[in-house]
Amino acid sequence: MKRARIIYNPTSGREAFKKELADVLRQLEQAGYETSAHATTGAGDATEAAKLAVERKYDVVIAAGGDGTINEVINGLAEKEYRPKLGIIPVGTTNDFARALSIPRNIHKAVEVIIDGFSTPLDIGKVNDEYFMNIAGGGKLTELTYEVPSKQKTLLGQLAYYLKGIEMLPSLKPINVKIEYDGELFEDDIMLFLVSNTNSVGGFEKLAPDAKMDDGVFDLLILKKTNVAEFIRIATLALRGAHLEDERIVHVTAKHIKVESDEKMQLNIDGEFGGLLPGEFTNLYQHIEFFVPKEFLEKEES
Ligand SMILES: Nc1ncnc2c1ncn2[C@@H]1O[C@H](COP(=O)(O)OP(=O)(O)OP(=O)(O)O)[C@@H](O)[C@H]1O
Repeated sequence: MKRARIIYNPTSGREAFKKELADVLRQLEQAGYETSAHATTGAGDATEAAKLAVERKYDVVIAAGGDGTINEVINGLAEKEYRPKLGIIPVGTTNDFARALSIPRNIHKAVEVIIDGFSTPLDIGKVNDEYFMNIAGGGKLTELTYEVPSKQKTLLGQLAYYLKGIEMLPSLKPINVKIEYDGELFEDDIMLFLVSNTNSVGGFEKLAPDAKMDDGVFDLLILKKTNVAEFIRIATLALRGAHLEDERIVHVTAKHIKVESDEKMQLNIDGEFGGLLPGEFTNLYQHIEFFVPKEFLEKEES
């Protein structure tokens, strides 16, 4: 019999998972998984719970929560030699990663994906000592995601990000950076840079339209110095994925990226504050095996 460990955030989203826990345990038991569950107690606890699940040699770890919880669980698994397969039950406010994997929002359908057993190894990003699955970056505008209080995030959802973004536009300042990527060098004044592992982030569905999650490289997007009007124009283009041709955008793929600046710049890692520059990014090729719907595998192949 296989053993599964659920790590769930009881405060995530609308506390939807707690009510379904007993049914989820039954569903997994019936499918042949001996299952236990850990409710997280606060920031960082999902990482510790995931480390413990590795030590206890669980076959499968299931992260139930939003992107924050999944990120924490990945941080517990990624540095280990033995890494259990990871299932996802998306019950957060933002579920960018689950959406990128086509995992259904319905809790029991998401559990079915794990039971069906199709899985695929995906790349994980590492920046300094932290891991990420979606995106990391820096620049004034990327700071907005964690400046939105989480209460407001829950109430207003994505809208909060945009409102905060507009409010911050006047304070946008270019920063001079030096970016080394796979032996190449870029040095210029920029508004922001993004290191992406997936193609849809924070409402931008086509930020890096061709980004693949299992090719061992990041999509590096740099927005060079602009004025506010140009910034809005390019952001509008980005909403429909038409920004890559713009002369102010630099778009390359790279496995290893190093970003430095003489000025202070905060890093954002999967939507949370991630310390200050310098940042050294490494793509860990197909590092964690995720349960995904069969349709996701078929789509990736075509
Ligand atoms: N018991 C808890 N009480 C308060 N906060 C918690 C608890 N357990 C975990 N957390 C914190 O809540 C953060 C956010 O959780 P999570 O991502 O699951 O849900 P969310 O806030 O609903 O959605 P999202 O982060 O996708 O917007 C986690 O990164 C974690 O640090």
